[in-house]
Amino acid sequence: MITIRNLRKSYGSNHVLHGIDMDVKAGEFVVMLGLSGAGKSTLLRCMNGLNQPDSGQLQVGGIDLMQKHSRRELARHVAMVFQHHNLVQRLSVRKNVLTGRLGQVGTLASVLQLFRQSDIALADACLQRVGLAHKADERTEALSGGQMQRVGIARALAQQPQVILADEPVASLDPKTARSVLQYLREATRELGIAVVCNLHQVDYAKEFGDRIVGLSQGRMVFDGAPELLNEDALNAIYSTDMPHPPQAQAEPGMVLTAPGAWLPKPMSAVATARGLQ
Ligand SMILES: Nc1ncnc2c1ncn2[C@@H]1O[C@H](COP(=O)(O)OP(=O)(O)OP(=O)(O)O)[C@@H](O)[C@H]1O
Repeated sequence: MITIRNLRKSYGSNHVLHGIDMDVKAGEFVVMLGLSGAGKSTLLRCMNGLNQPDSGQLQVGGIDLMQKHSRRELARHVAMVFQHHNLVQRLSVRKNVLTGRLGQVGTLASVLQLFRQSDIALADACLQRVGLAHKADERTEALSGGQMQRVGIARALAQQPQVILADEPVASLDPKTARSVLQYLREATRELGIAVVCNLHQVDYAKEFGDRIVGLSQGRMVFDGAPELLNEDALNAIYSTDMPHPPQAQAEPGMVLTAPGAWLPKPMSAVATARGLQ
């Protein structure tokens, strides 16, 4: 679903991504961790077509983002869940979810917001998935923050995407609500076989909800493995504020990352995840 090779991105002289390699499969829930400024949002924005990488390879949902592509085409494959959900407060909950269909209907229907009965049924099914079918006709502004974020997830699901990218989707929620939102996101994407990359700042949630954790530090991947492999050394590597990491060797499938830049053949006993710290 997502293939990234040697991806680099700078803002002027600020080199933010230093050659990222990553693959994400259908149905996989990948949590990305890292200090503020590590490059997580930049990487997500590259995957969403909002940032143009400088070099490397980047394919998301079958679209080659290094080549010219239309936003409309991308919206058919990739959906985004935002920290502040970006809902239209005065619209009903259902209408907000239906905006997820705008990329799939014709231009005129999109301008006039004319939706087919099948789109309305899909929006209601997506609301059902996040436990909010009973709120479909309510004005969005009447919902709680957690409910709004679940509407944001329903809107993303209504796009019927192959990939969902979530940038700190629970940053402004209390722990109980945050867990429930992540639970809904994980269940829905698992059942529908959607690949998810989710930026989080909470290590606990990453371990609880991630199928796999990717750690970025200063624009380099310093950890890629199963949640149970995220030990103290790994956390130190991810959250280190030391001098820049040395250039890394490229990762190969079946290798484990034992320290920043050190990929070794994976022992047979290793947890059956592609890569991880031992
Ligand atoms: N549009 C931009 N223009 C210039 N520099 C940018 C832009 N967006 C991000 N940066 C810089 O890129 C670096 C990485 O930022 P990014 O937002 O990707 O980090 P992050 O890991 O997502 O941080 P956070 O967890 O705080 O969101 C920072 O040095 C930031 O200042």
